[in-house]
Amino acid sequence: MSKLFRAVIMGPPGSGKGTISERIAQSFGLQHLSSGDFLRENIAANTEAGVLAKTYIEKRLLVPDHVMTRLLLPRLEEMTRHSWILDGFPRTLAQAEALSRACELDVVISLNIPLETLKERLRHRWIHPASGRVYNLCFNPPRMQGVDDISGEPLIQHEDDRPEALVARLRHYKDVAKPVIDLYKAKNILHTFSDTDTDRIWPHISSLLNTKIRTDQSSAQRASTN
Ligand SMILES: Nc1ncnc2c1ncn2[C@H]1C[C@H](O)[C@@H](COP(=O)(O)OP(=O)(O)OP(=O)(O)O)O1
Ligand SMILES: Nc1nc2c(ncn2[C@@H]2O[C@H](COP(=O)(O)OP(=O)(O)O)[C@@H](O)[C@H]2O)c(=O)[nH]1
Repeated sequence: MSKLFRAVIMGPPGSGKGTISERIAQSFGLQHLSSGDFLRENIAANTEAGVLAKTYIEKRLLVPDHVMTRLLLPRLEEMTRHSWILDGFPRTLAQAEALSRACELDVVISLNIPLETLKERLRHRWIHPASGRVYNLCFNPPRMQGVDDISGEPLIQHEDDRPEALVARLRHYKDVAKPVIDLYKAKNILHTFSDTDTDRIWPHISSLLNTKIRTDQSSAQRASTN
């Protein structure tokens, strides 16, 4: 049996975590687990944690660490037969430490995108709020303007995707993410990608995962034949 592969993707708002995770899921068969999607599912299902998380999300605040870890870690523990890429978790050092206790990561991808690019992308980001599906009027426009391709429901823009809000969000991201990035650097699993275009970053991520996944699988095979 091939070894399971565990990856995390990190980056500021608009850096392309969702977009790249989807490509990884399609190209490498990893499950894309998004903390935002998972929270939205819990809110829609009115679970206890969903009701609690909603009060924070409505105020555009981070959900407290103990709520996030209680929600997410059991879900990861269920995924014993799947390789996955985790997007949106961990956001804080406490979350990263809880994740380290639950499983061993193979790769952490960190996206480092210039501020002007983030501003431009988020200005054009449209979201289907119920599913979290994301569009961009230039990069991946919906088939019909203002309408979700799958449900036919209207798309919205987030207040805090406005360029004026981005600088504060970015500062907050950097403060909170720095110790997480340092932790993964120290573990030697951090891979940082810097560019203005997802299409230019993608070949590098793809070749990294090709190498890592193939190497892991052949060592797992060697171990099983020894
Ligand atoms: N790991 C987490 N810890 C705490 N709160 C979280 C976490 N992940 C998501 N949330 C909360 C905060 C967000 O307001 C909300 C939606 O998350 P998400 O869909 O990732 O959108 P976002 O707008 O925060 O991120 P981005 O702009 O990077 O896509 O859920
Ligand atoms: N113009 C442009 N838009 C992009 C590119 N990559 C992603 N996007 C769009 O930028 C926005 C932010 O990407 P998203 O994947 O949601 O980033 P996240 O916030 O890190 O998950 C979305 O509207 C994407 O469709 C790119 O290379 N060029």
